[in-house]
Amino acid sequence: MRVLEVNHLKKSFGAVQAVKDVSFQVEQGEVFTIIGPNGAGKTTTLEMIEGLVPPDQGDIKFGELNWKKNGDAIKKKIGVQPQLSAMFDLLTPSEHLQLFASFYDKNRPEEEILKTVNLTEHKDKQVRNLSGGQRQRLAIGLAMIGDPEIIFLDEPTTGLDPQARRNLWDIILRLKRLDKTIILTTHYMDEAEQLSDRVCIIDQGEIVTIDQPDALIKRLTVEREVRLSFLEHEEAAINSEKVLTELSVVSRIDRDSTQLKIWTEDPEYTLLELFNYTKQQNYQVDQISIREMSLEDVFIEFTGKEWRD
Ligand SMILES: Nc1ncnc2c1ncn2[C@@H]1O[C@H](COP(=O)(O)OP(=O)(O)OP(=O)(O)O)[C@@H](O)[C@H]1O
Repeated sequence: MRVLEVNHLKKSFGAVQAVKDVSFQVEQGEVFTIIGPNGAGKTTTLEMIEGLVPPDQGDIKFGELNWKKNGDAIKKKIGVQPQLSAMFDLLTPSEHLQLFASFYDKNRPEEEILKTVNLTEHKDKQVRNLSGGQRQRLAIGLAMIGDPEIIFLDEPTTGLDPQARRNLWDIILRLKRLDKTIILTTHYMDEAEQLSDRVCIIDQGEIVTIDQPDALIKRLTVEREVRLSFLEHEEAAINSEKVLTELSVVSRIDRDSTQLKIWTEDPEYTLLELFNYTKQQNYQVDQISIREMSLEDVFIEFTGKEWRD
């Protein structure tokens, strides 16, 4: 079931066209991730959908509901992770949850949320004494308290250490299991790859592509990179390189001393041919790996830009 439809959204701030023409649809239960470099227009897109920033053009529909006619009904359907500055240093997680719960007609139980975001042990600590990761988890808890159908998380893991990021990933997957729809922005490619049902790459206010992470990666993986090294001196690598050059599936080989990097359309056939040869010659292959393509490769391919966190 389609829960959100965004059509031809546009937004400028003075001369800056933050969002040029953005359209997409999100289905119930999806983790839909918007990725893009700094200033790509992710936050502006999210804030228009959340009703915080009015679009210059375009429309936003939550099923049959739109912001002009059904603002109150939409507010009950969505949960927005508050900026950390919207929290009160002297209140505890438990008190925050009770305060935010009072804004909604229906709530999820406080204990369940504390458990989901791993804050049960810290529920009575003042927020000023919580770590960055604990505060981020509380922000997600606050986005859940009104039992929304759709949860918006704007860069929830930025600035967290790897362990805290992974804890947040678990929480996002737990929300998905509750059949919540999650719309996420992130700077982290691995995060988008791990969590998303679909990824929307946005650059300079425009959508570059939208697809499942695997499908995006598959679109690129006509070729794979096989790496191997030999135990012997360079001769084994030099002679193997000559043999591999003859194979039509191999497009390029880089050699560095006893190491080879081979770009091939058919890694299995390439390795079989190579092993026939190395066995004949009694060369000892030391290490082999086949490099998997990542969403980062996809990003570079589509935008022509290097990815940077
Ligand atoms: N209130 C504003 N006034 C002026 N310019 C703005 C405003 N909000 C955003 N912009 C500009 O619009 C563009 C898009 O910004 P936005 O914050 O949506 O990007 P983003 O993809 O979320 O970036 P980041 O990853 O750095 O948060 C940027 O050039 C930004 O400077």
